[in-house]
Amino acid sequence: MADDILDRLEATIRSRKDSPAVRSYTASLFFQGRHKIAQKLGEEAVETVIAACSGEDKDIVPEAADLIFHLLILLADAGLSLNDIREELARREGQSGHDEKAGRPLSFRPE
Ligand SMILES: N=c1c2ncn([C@@H]3O[C@H](COP(=O)(O)OP(=O)(O)OP(=O)(O)O)[C@@H](O)[C@H]3O)c2ncn1[C@@H]1O[C@H](COP(=O)(O)O)[C@@H](O)[C@H]1O
Repeated sequence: MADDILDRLEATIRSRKDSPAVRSYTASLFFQGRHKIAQKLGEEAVETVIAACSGEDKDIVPEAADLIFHLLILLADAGLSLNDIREELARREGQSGHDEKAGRPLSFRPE
């Protein structure tokens, strides 16, 4: 079993995708499809923003956990994984996030 909770959660989410259980929230989202998953992710993002702007800082934690949980579901639905995100972040590592020439934040998206 993986040591890291994100790795374990990703494995649980994948297992729900591969063999849906009747009483699984995760499986119900896979069943409802990409648009529902994306909608839930958007809702959790908004709830995180609201917590960040109007609550106590500690209130961000449960909302951020919901957000990451739903992001992992979206990644799994797309056949992607945390490792894909790790690789992308590693590719960006050490680069400045600021575009000196343009005088604005740099886009890290590949050309
Ligand atoms: N980490 C989570 C987790 N975080 C949030 N949630 C669920 O995500 C939903 C968040 O949606 P909302 O806040 O909008 O609440 P809601 O109104 O009940 O949701 P909707 O009816 O509107 O869809 C809630 O139903 C939470 O219970 C989670 N459900 C499951 N997990 C993990 O996933 C595992 C597998 O869960 P199942 O798929 O249910 O077996 C669990 O053991 C946990 O480790």
